[in-house]
Amino acid sequence: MEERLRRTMMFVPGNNAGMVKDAGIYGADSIMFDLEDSVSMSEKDAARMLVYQALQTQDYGDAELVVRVNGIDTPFFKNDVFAMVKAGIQVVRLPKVESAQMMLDLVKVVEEAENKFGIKPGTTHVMAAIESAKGVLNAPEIAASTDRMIGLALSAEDYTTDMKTHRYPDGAELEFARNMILHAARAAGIAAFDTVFTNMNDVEGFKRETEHIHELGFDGKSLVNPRQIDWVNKIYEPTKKEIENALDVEAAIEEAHQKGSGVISMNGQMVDRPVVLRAQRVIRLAKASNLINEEGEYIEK
Ligand SMILES: CC(C)(COP(=O)(O)OP(=O)(O)OC[C@H]1O[C@@H](n2cnc3c(N)ncnc32)[C@H](O)[C@@H]1OP(=O)(O)O)[C@@H](O)C(=O)NCCC(=O)NCCSC(=O)C[C@@](O)(CC(=O)O)C(=O)O
Ligand SMILES: [Mg+2]
Repeated sequence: MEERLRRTMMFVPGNNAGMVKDAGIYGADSIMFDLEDSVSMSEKDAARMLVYQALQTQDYGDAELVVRVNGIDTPFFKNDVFAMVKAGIQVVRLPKVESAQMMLDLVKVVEEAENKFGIKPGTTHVMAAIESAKGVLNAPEIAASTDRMIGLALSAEDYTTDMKTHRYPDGAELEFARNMILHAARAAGIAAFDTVFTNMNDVEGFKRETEHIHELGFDGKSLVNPRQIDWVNKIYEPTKKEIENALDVEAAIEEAHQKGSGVISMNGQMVDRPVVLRAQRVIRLAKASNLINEEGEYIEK
């Protein structure tokens, strides 16, 4: 199955009816309805009901639908998971994950809910938000905890609090966590999401951070505002040279396969599996940015 692009995963406060209703119009790859920290204690039940209704009635197009449920140690957790699974959510994001056992506990409740509502077992995927030192150190086990896992996310607001620091413009305080999460995710074959950037006035800071995590190899970022979507997509957009090279690689490997080989030389450069996988990702990103037409050619913008 073709890997899903997840450049942008936008938080939508679950108690904000307007935002929940319109969340699909901005073009986020994944929409993440939030029942946790953007919702006050007194609004938890109302938010759950609002998101449940929206999932039944709104058309969110091709976006992946994710919900951040309340933590496993809260009185809201089980009701959140049951309601969201019943509504057909694609991914449950568990916050403040510190161990593989927490993911297994989540999966148990997801299984119960799938059974109860007649949903095919295994349909609902899960992901973990890593928000503490303990979570970072256990990231490899968390990433490999269940077949339902689609990704790990760094949650830098809670993480920096746990580390007795705060966010700095150069991001040095996040480097260890970013690298652990990224390696844990890659080793388990799942996605890695960088953290939210909450200063809406610092556009340059947001772009600098996104360029950095793009270079590191993150699939994308958690976002708090629709304005951030295009900025991320632009940074993840491959260049003309990268796209043309990827199309050449695709054609070259096709020719090699027809000759019964898995490797070929293209302009003096060896083209083998890793080169092909990178080219395929460039082509997926280019298609998502409308830079390749139906005939598979680069479109000049
Ligand atoms: C930041 C701000 C208040 C700015 O408001 P503003 O009013 O200035 O926004 P404007 O740009 O003017 O809005 C223009 C139009 O877009 C609409 N619109 C805006 N935002 C939208 C959105 N998110 N979804 C859909 N629609 C949206 C809006 O309704 C308007 O629509 P319209 O009136 O029709 O034109 C607003 O964005 C917002 O509330 N964001 C979500 C905050 C949130 O969810 N926080 C929790 C997650 S973090 C966390 O918990 C930490 C973490 O746990 C993270 C981790 O785990 O990763 C950790 O530890 O790190
Ligand atoms: Mg948090």
